[in-house]
Amino acid sequence: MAHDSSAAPASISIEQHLARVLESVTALPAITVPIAEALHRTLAVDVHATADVPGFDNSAMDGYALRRADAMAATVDSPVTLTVVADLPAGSAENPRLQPGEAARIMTGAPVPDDADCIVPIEDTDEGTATVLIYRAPAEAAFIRPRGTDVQAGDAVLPAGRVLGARDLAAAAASGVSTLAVHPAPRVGVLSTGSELREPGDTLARGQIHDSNSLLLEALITECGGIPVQLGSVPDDDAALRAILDEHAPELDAVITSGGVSVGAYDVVKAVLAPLGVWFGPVRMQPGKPQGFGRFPVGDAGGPLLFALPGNPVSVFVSFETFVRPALLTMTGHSTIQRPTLSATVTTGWRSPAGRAQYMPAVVERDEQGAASVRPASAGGAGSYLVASLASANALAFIPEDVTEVREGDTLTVTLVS
Ligand SMILES: Nc1nc2c(c(=O)[nH]1)N[C@H]1C(S)=C(S)[C@@H](COP(=O)(O)OP(=O)(O)OC[C@H]3O[C@@H](n4cnc5c(N)ncnc54)[C@H](O)[C@@H]3O)O[C@H]1N2
Ligand code: MOO
Repeated sequence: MAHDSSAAPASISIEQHLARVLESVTALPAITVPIAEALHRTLAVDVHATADVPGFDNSAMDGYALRRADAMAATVDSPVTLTVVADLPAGSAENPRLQPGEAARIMTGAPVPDDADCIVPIEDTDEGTATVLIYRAPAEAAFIRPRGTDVQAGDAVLPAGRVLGARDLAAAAASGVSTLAVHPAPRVGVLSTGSELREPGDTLARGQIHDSNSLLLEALITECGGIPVQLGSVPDDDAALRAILDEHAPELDAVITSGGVSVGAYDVVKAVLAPLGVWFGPVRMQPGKPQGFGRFPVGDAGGPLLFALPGNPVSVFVSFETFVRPALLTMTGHSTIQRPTLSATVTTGWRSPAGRAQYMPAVVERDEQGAASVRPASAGGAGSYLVASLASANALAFIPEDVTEVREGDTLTVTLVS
C-alpha cells in the first residue's frame, strides 16, 4: 500500500532523542531468582551474609592438629612423637578431646578440634597413623583458617546495583544465600520489515536481499543482557505488521523494528504506528536519521517500548548503540548505560554531512606508547549499506553536527564497540 509522504516533521538532535527515550524507561521491577539464574543480572537489593564464613575454625593443610606446646622442641634430628587419637576428613562433625601428647590427623577444610591450637602439615611429619613424628616446631596458630575471617554474619557481601558475575554468585552461595533479588532481562521483540527480505542462505531473485538486521539485533540484545524474541520479517503490508505486533506485544518489554520509517511510498512501519501515537521524525545524525519511538498500545495501557529503526544495517547498528542500548541497560538496572569514550588522532580524513552529527564505523589502534589513532573501517566511508565492512570496525568515531570535514591529525571522540 502506498502512503502520503508529504509532511516533514522538524528534526531533533541526538541528545534530544536520547533524552526522550530515557524519560520513558525505568528498571524493570525486581524479581527473586535462584542464584544460578542470576548471572549477568543487576542486583536490586544489598546481600548480607547469613552466617560467618568460614563457619568454623578449619585446617588449611592436610596434616595433624595438635597442642603447639607439645611440639615446640621438634626438629628433623630430634622429632617429637605424638599419639594419633582421631582421623578428621573434611565434613567430619567430630570434636575429639586431645590430651597433652596427642594429635588428630586432619584434612584440609576439616574443623579443628577445640583442644588443638595449630596444624602441622604432613610434609613436616612421618605421616604416621597410630603415632606421628613431628619434625618442625609449628608457628602460633599455624595453618588454622579462623571462623568469620572472610565475612561475618550480617556483613554486606554484594551491593545493590552490582551486575552479577561468576565470583558474585560464589560469594552469595558461600554466605548462606540461596536466592537473589534482581532486575529481570527485558524481553525484546525483533521485527524486520521489507518485501525484499529473504532468509540467510536463500537464493535471491532480482531485488531481493538477505535479512541481516534480524541477526544483528538479536545478537546486540543478547550482548546487553536482554532476551531477544524473533518475530520474523514481514512484507510491506500494514495488516501483516499490525497483526504480528498485536499478537506478541503483550509478552514483550520492548520491540525493535527495522525498515519502513523513511519518507518512501511503502514505509509501512510509520504508516501503522504513527496513528497509534508513536513519534516519527528525523534525528540530526548520519547514519540513523529517520527514527520512530514510543509505546505500542496494549489494551488501554502503554505496552512495550517501540523503537522503529531505519532499515539500512549500519543505521540499525548506530541507532541501537545510541538509543536502544542505553534504554535496555536502564531496564536491566545498570547505572552505567554509556560506553566509555576516548580521544583518537585521525590518520585518514573524510567528509561528514552538514547539519548532522556523524557516527563513522572506524578502526581504532593504539601505538606502543598507548596513543590511539582512528581511520574509517571501510574505504566506502559512511555508507549505511556497508554491512559487511561494519564487521571490521571496532569503534564509532563521533563527528559533531557543525563539522563537515575531518582532516588527518584532527582529534576525535571515539567509542569502542568491540
Ligand atoms: N527521499 C529520501 N529517501 C531516503 C531518505 C530521505 O530522507 N529521503 N532517507 C534515507 C535514509 S538516511 C535511510 S536510513 C533510509 C531509511 O529507510 P527505511 O527505514 O524506510 O528502510 P527501508 O527503505 O525499508 O530499507 C533501507 C535499506 O535497508 C535495507 N534493509 C531493510 N531491512 C533490512 C534487513 N532486515 N536486513 C538487511 N537490509 C535491510 C533495504 O533493503 C534498503 O536497502 O531511507 C533513505 N531514503
Ligand atoms: O540515516 Mo540513514 O540511516 O543515513 O542511512
